[in-house]
Amino acid sequence: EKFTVGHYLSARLGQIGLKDHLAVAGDFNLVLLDQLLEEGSTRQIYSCNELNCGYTAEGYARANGAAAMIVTFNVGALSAVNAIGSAYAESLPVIFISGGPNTNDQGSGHILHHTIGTTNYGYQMEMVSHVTCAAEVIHSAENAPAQIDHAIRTALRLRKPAYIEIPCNLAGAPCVRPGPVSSLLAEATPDRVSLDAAVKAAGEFLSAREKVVILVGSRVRTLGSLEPIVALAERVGCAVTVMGAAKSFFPEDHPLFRGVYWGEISTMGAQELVESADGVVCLAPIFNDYATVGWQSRPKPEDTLLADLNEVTVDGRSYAGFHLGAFVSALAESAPRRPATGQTAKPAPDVIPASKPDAALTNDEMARQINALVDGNTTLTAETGDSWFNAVRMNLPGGAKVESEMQWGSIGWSVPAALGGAYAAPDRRHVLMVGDGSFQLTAQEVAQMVRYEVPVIIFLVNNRGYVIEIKIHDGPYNYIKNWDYAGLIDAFNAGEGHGLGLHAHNGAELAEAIEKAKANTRGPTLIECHIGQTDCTDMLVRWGKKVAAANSRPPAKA
Ligand SMILES: Cc1ncc(Cn2nnc(CCOP(=O)(O)OP(=O)(O)O)c2C)c(N)n1
Repeated sequence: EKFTVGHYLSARLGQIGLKDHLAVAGDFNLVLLDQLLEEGSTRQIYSCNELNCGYTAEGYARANGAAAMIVTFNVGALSAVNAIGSAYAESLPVIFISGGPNTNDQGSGHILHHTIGTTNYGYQMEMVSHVTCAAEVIHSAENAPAQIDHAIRTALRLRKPAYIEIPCNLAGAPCVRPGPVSSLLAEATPDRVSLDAAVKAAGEFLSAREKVVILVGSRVRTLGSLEPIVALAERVGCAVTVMGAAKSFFPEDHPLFRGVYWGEISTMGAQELVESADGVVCLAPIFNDYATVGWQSRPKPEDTLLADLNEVTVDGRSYAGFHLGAFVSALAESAPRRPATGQTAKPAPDVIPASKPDAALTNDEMARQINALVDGNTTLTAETGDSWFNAVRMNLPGGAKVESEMQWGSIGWSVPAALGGAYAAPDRRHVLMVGDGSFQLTAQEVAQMVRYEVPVIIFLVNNRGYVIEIKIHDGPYNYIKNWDYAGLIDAFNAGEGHGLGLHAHNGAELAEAIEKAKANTRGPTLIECHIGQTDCTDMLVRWGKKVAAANSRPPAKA
């Protein structure tokens, strides 16, 4: 039977390992959606809006390695760009697909609906080219395979989103069938000369240092597995710390784990360890203003080996032409042993004491009970806000995963992202920690959790406002209209769903709500945690002051 451009795309998405793709319908993409349904390699899942569709794809890519989403031209795609920015910033290969105008209209002088009313429709591709690593507008069925393959291959290799625009009258056009997927999946072959030189230089760096520490950064996510990092750590035998954005990117039950390094809000003594080391092996970090606590804290460059995604810089020389994974694996084979010289035994992590069950619920009690819920099969999604710090200070069992978005930090991301992670990894427990402020941006995606019966356990932190912003810089703009967040679930159930909405005003109610959430396997459970507006982590208070100071630096003297 007829094989089409849309079938080609659909087959490729299945070949690269997607089980699902996300979509919001629009008249520029309906025929394309039909092709994906007909070819059937992946399940078609719908979102309430295109921003949430993009965030869902971003979350899916975290759990599955890659994701794909399909939206309509302009009115759909331009909403999704924020989420594609997140995928770019967080190094996630989301295949961002948009339906496009009929090929007969481009150049015809026709004005089309859903556009800004000009006769050149090329501006969407130009806009998204800034937040993607490849952007292809399909102009003919003959050239479609090469363009689709190029976009997907580039996204997978660079771990960045890529864009494909398919005109509405080409989606169903006859097309050749795809060849083996290996041409899309293969890593570029590493430049052995550079790789060997980098590994040799790294060995010399390590041999010459007395106190070595590994600092794991957030872009090690692109390795797809923690194994290479654990192997390197065990070979060298030194202490391992992680950055806040890399929480859970090294098993915390490992004997070499020594906490989160985040300047003065570090945990387990990691600040002293990193800042007194004379050799810090940094793995794909992002030393942005938030990570360095307002430019206060980062390892001294002269004592740093910086291993980034496609480049290693050590002892004043840079090496390129190989991916981080190749370097870490090669170094794990040959690195000299540098045991944790003079480093104390693994300190006992801080533990939050339990509140009295009938005492008014506190942030600490909430964090304590959530920590107890997180097991080795749990993915905890932590939204921008005090939820970051509640997640960072948790003590994680091996196998637990934390997903955060500390580079892009677009509030609302976490609700669809947690859902995306749950679509991709249905055999894991999915827990979401989100503040009331962020939740108001993407709340309706909880309805899709009801629709698809996805049992995400949502801790809605109702502290009556934008507390992270209040701690950075307060003003009337940080206060919001309160909602009955738990009550929303009845609206989303509409008499047939299995969502559950519960309130928790004290530790006993929270414990009871968590038991009910664990038992609710056919829908989301939203637990509205009522805590005081000034009740937040000490980490946020200290960090917020320093970040505010950095934001208010006067302009440099001309
Ligand atoms: C899309 C987007 N718009 C605005 C911001 C700035 N922002 N960052 N955090 C916030 C408030 C977060 O408030 P909540 O979610 O309630 O979190 P907490 O109260 O800190 O637990 C804002 C308004 C942002 N980070 N992303």
